[in-house]
Amino acid sequence: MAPTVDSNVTNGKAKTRAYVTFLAGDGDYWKGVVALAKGLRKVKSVYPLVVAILPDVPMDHRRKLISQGCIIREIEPLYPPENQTKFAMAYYVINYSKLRIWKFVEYSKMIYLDGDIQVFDNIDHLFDLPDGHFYAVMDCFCERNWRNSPQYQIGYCQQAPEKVHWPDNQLGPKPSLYFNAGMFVFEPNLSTYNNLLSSVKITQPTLFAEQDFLNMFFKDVYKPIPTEYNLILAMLWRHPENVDVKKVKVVHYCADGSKPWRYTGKDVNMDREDIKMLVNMWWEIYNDETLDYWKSCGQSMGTQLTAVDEPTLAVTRSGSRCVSAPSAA
Ligand SMILES: O=c1ccn([C@@H]2O[C@H](COP(=O)(O)OP(=O)(O)O)[C@@H](O)[C@H]2O)c(=O)[nH]1
Ligand SMILES: OC[C@H]1O[C@H](O[C@@H]2[C@@H](O)[C@H](O)[C@@H](O)[C@H](O)[C@@H]2O)[C@H](O)[C@@H](O)[C@H]1O
Ligand SMILES: [Mn+2]
Repeated sequence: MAPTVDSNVTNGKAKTRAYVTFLAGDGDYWKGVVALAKGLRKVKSVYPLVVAILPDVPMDHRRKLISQGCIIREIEPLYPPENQTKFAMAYYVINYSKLRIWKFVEYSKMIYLDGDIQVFDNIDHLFDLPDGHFYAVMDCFCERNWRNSPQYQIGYCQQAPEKVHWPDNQLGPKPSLYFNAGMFVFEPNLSTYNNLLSSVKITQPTLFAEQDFLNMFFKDVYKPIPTEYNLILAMLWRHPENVDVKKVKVVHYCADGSKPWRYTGKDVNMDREDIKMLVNMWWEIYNDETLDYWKSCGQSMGTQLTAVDEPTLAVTRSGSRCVSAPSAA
């Protein structure tokens, strides 16, 4: 009888779980990833943060992430088919590369978080959601960057479907529930990965790039999870009735002008008191030296770790333990 294959074992090693984010380019998104690594540490997550990086991420940014205990995985860029699409934001084309994370099959389950997301409350329990589904928070269609979509043009939003009804006769069937692709719970899997890739190659790109694609691809297995797991900032002024700020666990700084590391307060809605508070909360974590991996590691082990050149420290963190490994390749 063929041995039973335990899908949770790879090469005899039990698969583990991890958070994963994505970093591209030589710009300042690395600050978001550093803050995310520190935020996960602050809420005492027991899982590591993997960073899928494109080859164009400079060495000094990689060093900063390694010294914050991140596990760096270089991925190849993935582009959609040649197209004339005008993405909502031109740089969205690089976000297709996010799909490479389905190849991280040494992990049984992962939670993807954009680099402009911060976790303010422990969400490790999401890893225990039943397998076989794609979990994410529903998006909102009311911001101006949706202006070229049929939903926006008739004023329809899934966050308030009773406000403007979807006109079945004119615009075809009502769209399925649509998630924001800045945060999702998924299971890496090679056959899913291969299906994603072959599907990307034949799918005409649309406004929200890989987010639209993922919504189409996972339509039948998508399960919405509450807004508190990915607060799209625009919800604060578009659908405040759907937001209980006291319950919010994850904040997604995706509204125009809200990226904390670039925040000036001059963009529309950015002078709101709640936005100022959330941006300050992000900076408090980013600047909190007690959350630096190296320092928190020394404290947690109760020993004064000998000072080594941080970039040579390739760390593998299982749980909150810090284990130094042979120097980084
Ligand atoms: O120059 C860039 C643009 C995007 N990203 C990554 O791609 C994600 C998605 O882009 P973004 O969050 O800006 O999209 P939004 O959620 O604001 O639409 C970011 O969070 C980063 O993780 C990056 O690393 N470098
Ligand atoms: O490449 C498409 C991107 O689309 C999404 O961002 C959008 C979307 O949420 C809109 O609904 C908001 O209005 C907008 O501000 C925000 O930027 C994801 O957050 C991001 O990870 C990525 O998939
Ligand atoms: Mn984002």
